Amino acid sequence: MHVHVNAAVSADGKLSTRRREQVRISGDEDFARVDRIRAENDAVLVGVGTVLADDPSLVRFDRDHRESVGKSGVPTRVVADSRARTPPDAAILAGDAPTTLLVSEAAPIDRLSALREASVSVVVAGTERVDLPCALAELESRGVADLMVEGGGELVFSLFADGLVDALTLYVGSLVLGGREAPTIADGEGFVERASFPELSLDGVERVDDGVVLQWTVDS
Ligand SMILES: NC(=O)C1=CN([C@@H]2O[C@H](COP(=O)(O)OP(=O)(O)OC[C@H]3O[C@@H](n4cnc5c(N)ncnc54)[C@H](OP(=O)(O)O)[C@@H]3O)[C@@H](O)[C@H]2O)C=CC1
Ligand SMILES: Nc1nc(O)c(N)c(N[C@@H]2O[C@H](COP(=O)(O)O)[C@@H](O)[C@H]2O)n1
Repeated sequence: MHVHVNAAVSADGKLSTRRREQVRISGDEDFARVDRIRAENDAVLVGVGTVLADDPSLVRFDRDHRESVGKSGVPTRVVADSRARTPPDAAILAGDAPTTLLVSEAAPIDRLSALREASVSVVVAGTERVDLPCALAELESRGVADLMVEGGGELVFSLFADGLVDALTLYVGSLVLGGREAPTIADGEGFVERASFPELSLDGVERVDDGVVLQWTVDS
């Protein structure tokens, strides 16, 4: 499976403010670029923190671009949600696009039953928290060869820690959000030892809207 993380950060590296409300960092041209990346992928993954903060629908993608890259259907929406906290009325569960929840064995049965009634597919991986290597292997067995990840910082840190990220693209917008509690692209515990820092190779730098798109491949 190829895993591509894409996000928008402020000039000081924040995904949002300390209030963790959705902030529009990208401009129109960058959102069009995001729609093309969605079109290139079989599924789009977010953490439940992003679902609770942003209530994303993740249905928009560039249909012409999808056809041109030879993909059919629509990208599946995926949430890493150990305890099935996704609200039943969340936008990510609405509409025709399929949604898969990655949960752990700690997810309450009644919440899973309610979500399954809403036609959500469920992957159980891990005891307390979603075991990402296991969950992504199951997604792959269900036909997800190309996975886009749209955040947030807790989930992306875990994906890096598990060595699961192949490519990282960031739109860096021309604004400063500040705040030591504000989320960044890789939060979690953080890496400490040099040997554990994921190393990246810079593949591209492009001015887009009033910001810059940086593209990296993750060194193996
Ligand atoms: N500017 C941008 O491009 C974007 C900005 N954002 C912003 O980011 C913020 C949300 O980010 P954040 O709070 O970090 O939330 P995340 O979206 O990263 O979700 C984190 C949650 O995912 C669940 N999870 C399940 N399995 C794992 C695992 N193995 N490792 C880590 N987490 C796991 C955890 O909840 P549990 O234990 O219950 O499973 C965890 O609390 C919001 O402010 C949002 O607006 C988000 C996306 C893009
Ligand atoms: N690329 C990008 N730029 C921004 O400025 C953003 N705030 C985000 N946020 C992500 O987009 C999701 C919302 O998508 P839909 O409106 O549902 O299509 C949001 O949940 C973040 O993952 N992204």
